[in-house]
Amino acid sequence: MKIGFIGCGNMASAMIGGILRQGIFSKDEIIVSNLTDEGRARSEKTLGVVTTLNNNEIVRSAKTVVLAVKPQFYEKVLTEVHDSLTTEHTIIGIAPGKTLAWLEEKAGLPLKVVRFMPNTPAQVGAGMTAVCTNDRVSEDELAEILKITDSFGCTEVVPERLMDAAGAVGGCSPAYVFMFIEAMADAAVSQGMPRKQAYKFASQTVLGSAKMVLETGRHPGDLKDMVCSPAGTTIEGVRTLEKSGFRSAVFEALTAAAEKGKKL
Ligand SMILES: NC(=O)c1ccc[n+]([C@@H]2O[C@H](COP(=O)([O-])OP(=O)(O)OC[C@H]3O[C@@H](n4cnc5c(N)ncnc54)[C@H](OP(=O)(O)O)[C@@H]3O)[C@@H](O)[C@H]2O)c1
Ligand code: PRO
Repeated sequence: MKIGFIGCGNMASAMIGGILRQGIFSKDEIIVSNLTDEGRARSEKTLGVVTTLNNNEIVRSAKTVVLAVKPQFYEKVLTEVHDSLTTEHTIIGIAPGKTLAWLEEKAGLPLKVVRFMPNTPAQVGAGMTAVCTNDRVSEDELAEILKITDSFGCTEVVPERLMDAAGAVGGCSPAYVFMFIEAMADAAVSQGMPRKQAYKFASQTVLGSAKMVLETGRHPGDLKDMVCSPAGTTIEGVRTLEKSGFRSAVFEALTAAAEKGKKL
């Protein structure tokens, strides 16, 4: 086994989807655990990787182990696998708030520790992942780790102090973008557009706008101004968004998410 995942829900499945698509590891080089028989059957059916209900089997089979359970279960899981861990292992935490130092302390031995903050667009190869590591991870080992995260999207190596910010703007934000798309589509439906077509307009518009920011390098405000014709339709929408506190609502949402991450 090349890599193991303790817990295989939404986020692990999304990452594994990207890893398999890019051929970084094959199905028989990936082992995952679930808590329940139902979860295990789902992992087997949807991913086709090796599965188990035994977390120690993951740690005994793979030297790189991703902790993909909810943050509340991290301590329990690390205690459970403690006797199987060695200094040869690299453990990768993907939960907000579980710091490199915390992970090493709970693992109970000096080992390589990495944090990822991925997001669910990894499932379609368009993820955005923040990565940081402890001092035991060499440059060469980091390069190998980045091959994994690059397989399901883009990666930025960040200092650990930015992981909560990355969690908000990367990890959590797909939820807010999906809410935005849903709201845009609802408005188009209320104007008479069929629902399916409305989702296509809304999502392709978000995708295209994001692509413009990434590919032109122009300031988002500048790109916004390009859309607003004098005395036109767009600027009326901008006026009502500002009146409704749109920017402030987004600012507050990401701040709340980052602050919550610090407490977990
Ligand atoms: N979802 C996101 O967008 C996202 C983004 C960035 C980071 N994260 C982080 O990723 C982690 C997982 O989140 P998620 O959204 O993927 O959660 P999820 O869908 O609820 O998946 C959790 C998985 O953990 C398994 N599990 C629970 N207890 C276990 C145990 N003791 N041993 C083995 N497996 C166990 C569950 O098994 P069953 O399938 O059998 O129930 C399930 O597969 C969290 O720490 C979260 O903060 C999530
Ligand atoms: N989803 C996880 C949460 O809601 C972590 C970032 C995105 O806590």
